[in-house]
Amino acid sequence: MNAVELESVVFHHDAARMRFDLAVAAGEWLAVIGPSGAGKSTLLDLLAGFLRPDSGTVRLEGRDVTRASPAERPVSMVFQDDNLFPHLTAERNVALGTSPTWRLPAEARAQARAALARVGLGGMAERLPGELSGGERQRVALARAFLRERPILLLDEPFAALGPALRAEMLDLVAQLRAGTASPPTIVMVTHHPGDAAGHADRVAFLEEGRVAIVGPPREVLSGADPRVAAYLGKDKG
Ligand SMILES: Nc1ncnc2c1ncn2[C@@H]1O[C@H](COP(=O)(O)OP(=O)(O)OP(=O)(O)O)[C@@H](O)[C@H]1O
Repeated sequence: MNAVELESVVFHHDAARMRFDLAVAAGEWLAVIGPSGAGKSTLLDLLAGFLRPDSGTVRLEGRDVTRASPAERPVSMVFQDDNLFPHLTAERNVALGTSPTWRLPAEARAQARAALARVGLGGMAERLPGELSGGERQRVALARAFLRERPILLLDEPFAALGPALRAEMLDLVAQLRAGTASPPTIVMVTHHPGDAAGHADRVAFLEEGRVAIVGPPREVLSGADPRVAAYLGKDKG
């Protein structure tokens, strides 16, 4: 079964008209790359349910979710920023993924603390997001996303604000969290860094002008054999 399917999904933002066809197998890690304005974030928003297509079908885990709200979809998400509630501690931010209540049950607290320990933030449960570095905040967001155990994880440039070494570390962390899960989530990850895609993704989708132009193994797609990808890579994308 494909975990993610977009079938003839048409959407337009004013003049920008997009049409997506894409299938991602269960447990696969797909990286989505392409020039600015190609439709990468729009694709993720269609999967998350923040946008509804004009026509076509979105299926997640085999279920037609084209008209389903974000809350009804089997996804968790990590964005570039604004993932955390600034007035809640790291522990509460993580626990919100599973226990959206003010009085946290002891079990939920313990789970949140264990999830924070898994991302290397064992001693920081009581900190507010403003008291954490950018990388640490994204670790909290990852801890929450993985604790939710949703089958699909959507990553929209979650580490774009970090330097190359930290980005590599964070991608390794995602891989490690994924490997430590009983059924690894399907990942759809938008990135501006083809190198990130090469390191961890099973396949790469190259988007251009609102379409999935090419999908294939990272080595093949990123080889630049296709002139459209070569032109994109030539623009000094690290
Ligand atoms: N809210 C909006 N209103 C009008 N047009 C929009 C809106 N959001 C996006 N667009 C347009 O839709 C197209 C796709 O945008 P999208 O943000 O999906 O691209 P992207 O590949 O994620 O770009 P980037 O790499 O710059 O983040 C672009 O032409 C963009 O200008």
